[in-house]
Formats: sequence, structure tokens, C-alpha cells
Amino acid sequence: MNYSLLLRHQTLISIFGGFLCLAISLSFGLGQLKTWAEIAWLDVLGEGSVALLSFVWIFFLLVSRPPGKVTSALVLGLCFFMFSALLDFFDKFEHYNNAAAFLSLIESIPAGIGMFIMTYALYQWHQEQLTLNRQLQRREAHQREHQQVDFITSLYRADYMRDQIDLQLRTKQDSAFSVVIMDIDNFDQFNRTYGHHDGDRVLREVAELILINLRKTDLLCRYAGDRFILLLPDTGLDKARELADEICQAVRHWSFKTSDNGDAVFHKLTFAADESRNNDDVEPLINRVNRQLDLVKQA
Ligand SMILES: Nc1nc2c(ncn2[C@@H]2O[C@H](COP(=O)(O)OP(=O)(O)OP(=O)(O)O)[C@@H](O)[C@H]2O)c(=O)[nH]1
Repeated sequence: MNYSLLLRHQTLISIFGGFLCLAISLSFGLGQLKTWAEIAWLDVLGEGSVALLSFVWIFFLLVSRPPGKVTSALVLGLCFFMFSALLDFFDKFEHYNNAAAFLSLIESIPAGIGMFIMTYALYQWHQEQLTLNRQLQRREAHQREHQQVDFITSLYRADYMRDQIDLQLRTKQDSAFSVVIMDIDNFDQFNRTYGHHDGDRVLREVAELILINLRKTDLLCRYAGDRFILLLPDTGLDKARELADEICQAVRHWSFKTSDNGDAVFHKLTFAADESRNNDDVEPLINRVNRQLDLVKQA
């Protein structure tokens, strides 16, 4: 959860506060309090939970989503819904005279309006998700596991790749795929010269460069430290090497500007690749590629 987002939602928080104050003042301003014995506590529990949960939903929305049309519509819809829930909840504590009886009549109308707004918001959310999915292509395949995302590069970590390779081995037995592991040369030296902060930036920017050069169906994950792992479905070894070479060229020509004085530093990647074999398994396949990479690096 990102609590700093609350500072960016001041208008929505004011609207929420407005609905809350209006519900309290209408309910308690127009009625008379019931005696303790007159209160139906089971209803209080049921309707209080609905009101409380609408607060919780609004809170989660505000600390999870940046400002924008979808967030506003979701929060506004929930505010209307909460307004009905509060009127319903508060009237368990109040008697209304005839002049205020309209409150009971209209209390369900805001919920209906809220549902309409939320339906619109959910449709927009769906559209937004389609756009985000397009951005996630090459970072994500078949499955979403946000706990497995590496926070420096925003790529999935090695365990996610293991699952995806396993899936390929189980479901695509008749078509070979390739696995490539890439390593940044002399990254330790870079870290020591320019610091870990710039090192993190290099990892992030190299990840972006690799992504740009991948096809839609490929998947990139962070393997460990300065190693990246690529899954290239329906791709033989020659094609995989060709693709990896193109990525290395792209990285070689990219100049990283250091934070302290803007010096240009160029980076080189080393890679190894292998393709899946009959009756292959995840760990042996990854180990083969890692061993090859170590040999290339030693050479
Ligand atoms: N900035 C930063 N550095 C990291 C991170 N993870 C690992 N490293 C560093 O990556 C470096 C990896 O060092 P090595 O495995 O010796 O790799 P290298 O210096 O590239 O050596 P060669 O692979 O032989 O070229 C170490 O300095 C680690 O501290 C990270 O998340 N951020």
C-alpha cells in the first residue's frame, strides 16, 4: 500500500467527508434517538458491517490507485453506496417523525446511483487493464504473481521463470523453445566505481533495452544479481542466438550517463543459450545454460 497517494487524493477525500457529514447530519438532525431497548442490535451488526466495509473499500482504493478517471468514478460510486449504507445504519438508532419519513424512502436511491457509477468505473477499469496488459507483454506470461516481482527492475524473478519453463515443457512437448541467460560484464567494478544507486539504474535500463528488443511472445525475468533470463517460445537455438546477439548490440551502443558527472559508460553483455530437449526438465535446462555462460565468461 502506498500511503503517500492519500496526499494526491485530497478532492476525493473531501467528497468522502462531505457524504459522511451529510449522512450524519440528516440522520441525527431529523430524528430522535431510540432508547437502548428499542435498538435492534442484529440489524445494527449487519448494516454496520456493510457501512464499515464500504469505508474499507474506499480506503484501499485511495492507497492503491493513482488519481485519474477510473479512481474518481470508483470512489464516487462507493461514496454513494456508503451514503445509503450509513442512512440505513443510522436509522437503527433513530425515530423519524412524519416530516422526516422521506429519509427511509430515499435511502436506497444513492446505492442505486452508486452501482451505476461503479459499473461504468469497472468497465473503464477493464479497458485500463487491457492497456496495462499490453505494456506487460514480455514481462509476464499466462499468470500474475505480484509477490514474485523484483522491485529494482520490475521484472519477475527466477522462480516465475522456472514455472513458465515448466509450463512450456509440459504443454508444448512438440515444439522446441530456447532459454538464454545474459550477464552484464564487470558489473562489480561498475558498482564499486559509481555506487549501487547507479548500479540499480543500469539493471533497470538494461532490462528496458532487452524488453524493447524482444518479440511479443518472449519473456524476460531477472535471474540473479546482474543476470537476466529469457524464454523464447517456438524458437530454435540458431534463432535464439541471433536474437541474443541483437540485444547485445543494442546494449553495446547504449551510453549510460552516470549520476555524479554525466559520464558516458558503455556496457557489454555476455550470453549463453540452449534449447529444450526431449524429456527435459527445468533445472537441468537452466543449469546447462548457466554452465555454458560460466565457460564463456572464463574464456
Ligand atoms: N547495484 C546492484 N548491484 C547488484 C545487485 N545484485 C547484485 N549486484 C552486484 O552485482 C555484482 C556481480 O558481481 P560478479 O558476479 O562478480 O559479476 P561481474 O563483476 O559482472 O563479473 P563478470 O560477470 O565476471 O564480468 C556484485 O558486485 C553484486 O554486489 C543489485 O540489485 N543492485
